[in-house]
Amino acid sequence: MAASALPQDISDAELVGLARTAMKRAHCPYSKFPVGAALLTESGDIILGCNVENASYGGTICAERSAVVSAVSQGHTKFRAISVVTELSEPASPCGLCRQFLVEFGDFKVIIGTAFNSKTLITSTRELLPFAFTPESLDTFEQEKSSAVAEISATTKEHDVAKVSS
Ligand SMILES: O=c1ccn([C@H]2C[C@H](O)[C@@H](CO)O2)c(=O)[nH]1
Repeated sequence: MAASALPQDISDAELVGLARTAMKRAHCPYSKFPVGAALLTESGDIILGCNVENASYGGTICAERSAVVSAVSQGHTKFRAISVVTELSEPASPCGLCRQFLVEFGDFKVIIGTAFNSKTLITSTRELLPFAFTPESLDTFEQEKSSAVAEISATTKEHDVAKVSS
């Protein structure tokens, strides 16, 4: 996907600004590593997400996934862009689980920024996860399964015809 301007009257910088707002809401008493995300939906809504940690540690949810979960819960499943920020001085890429979670909803723009400077890394969900396992993989499986079944039943019929006529 081309890293073009957002097809909406919101700039990359504005979306980064909203991710910074979300970052301030992070619940991260264990890592003390706040992360914020701002997800722009196809309809132009903006859904914020932050990391929410848990005393069990494993129950932690990242900012990107918390934004997606919130968006889907509100009825949004088509996205134009997501912005993610941390307090690091360089843009920090989403973790592997978040990449998988994002690519589930197709190829859309990812703007990775920082809390304290204007550095950004512009990429896309597909670019972040090459060779991704996606919903299309399962669709392909269903198609292959039904064509295999069709082939087997055609072969079985031919076989039955041959038996009867011999
Ligand atoms: O892509 C990522 C990677 C990490 N975190 C959070 C999870 C945890 O709360 C903290 C440290 O890993 O950062 C995110 O929110 N997004």
